[in-house]
Amino acid sequence: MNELYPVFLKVAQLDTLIVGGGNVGLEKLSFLLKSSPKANVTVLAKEISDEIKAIAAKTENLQLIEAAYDKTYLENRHIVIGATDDKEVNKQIQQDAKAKHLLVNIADTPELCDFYLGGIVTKGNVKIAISTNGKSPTTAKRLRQFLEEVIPDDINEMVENIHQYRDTLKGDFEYKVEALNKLTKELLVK
Ligand SMILES: C[C@@]1(CC(=O)O)c2cc3[nH]c(cc4nc(cc5[nH]c(cc(n2)[C@H]1CCC(=O)O)[C@@](C)(CC(=O)O)[C@@H]5CCC(=O)O)C(CC(=O)O)=C4CCC(=O)O)c(CCC(=O)O)c3CC(=O)O
Ligand SMILES: NC(=O)C1=CN([C@@H]2O[C@H](COP(=O)(O)OP(=O)(O)OC[C@H]3O[C@@H](n4cnc5c(N)ncnc54)[C@H](O)[C@@H]3O)[C@@H](O)[C@H]2O)C=CC1
Repeated sequence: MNELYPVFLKVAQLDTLIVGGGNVGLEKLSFLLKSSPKANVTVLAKEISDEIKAIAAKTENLQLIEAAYDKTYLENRHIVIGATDDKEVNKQIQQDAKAKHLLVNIADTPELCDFYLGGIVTKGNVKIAISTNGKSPTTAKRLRQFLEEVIPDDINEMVENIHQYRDTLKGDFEYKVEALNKLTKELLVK
């Protein structure tokens, strides 16, 4: 059984530090910014790749620090992602983050993670996060691609319409719940 609890973070109002500016750092950064373009992110690495520098040049909310990891860089962060190619450094990041009660993900090292990054499907306001409990990221990716195909693009229109209808409903909470359930009942029948 997958016992992970999914949440949807407002990363624009949190401070995220990614340590490591190579391939894996780039992958984590790209997925984060793809889903949340305004995410407040700092990349810290001894050497930062040209690809990440190019993203930083057009992303105001992305800061770069070209330096070796030190725990002082954990000050004022909420979330830390470790993605260096040095296992000892990654372990140190995890220990320092735990000592400060920060949420930490060490890329590709499930046993050192407080949370996993998931596959993400976005259709307007609708967002679905996918996890295989860390067992098969490739399956998470394939499921993401499958759901992107089969979920209709106009699902967002439906969400917007129901949102507008919800705003017109007068009455107490119970009445609204009933009206919205009645309206959407048929959606599952097919
Ligand atoms: C536990 C987790 C921790 C974390 O990193 O958060 C983790 C761990 C590991 N990843 C590994 C490798 C790969 N990761 C991907 C891809 C993704 N990995 C992602 C998440 C997660 N990866 C978390 C679990 C998520 C869950 O619960 O399912 C996704 C969903 C999101 C994201 O990265 O943002 C993103 C797809 C996004 C998309 O496309 O939608 C591919 C596929 C590819 O790139 O084509 C490969 C190569 C093929 C393979 O190995 O499967 C390895 C082996 C490393 C080695 O061999 O050394 C480990 C370590 C291990 O499994 O032990
Ligand atoms: N590239 C890939 O697709 C995969 C990589 N991995 C593993 O993930 C890890 C990272 O891989 P890559 O990103 O490809 O490596 P990379 O060599 O492209 O990047 C490593 C980054 O870590 C930084 N770094 C190293 N020591 C540091 C320190 N003390 N302080 C700050 N920054 C430091 C480097 O400056 C660089 O930016 C490796 O352990 C690799 O084995 C695992 C699966 C796939």
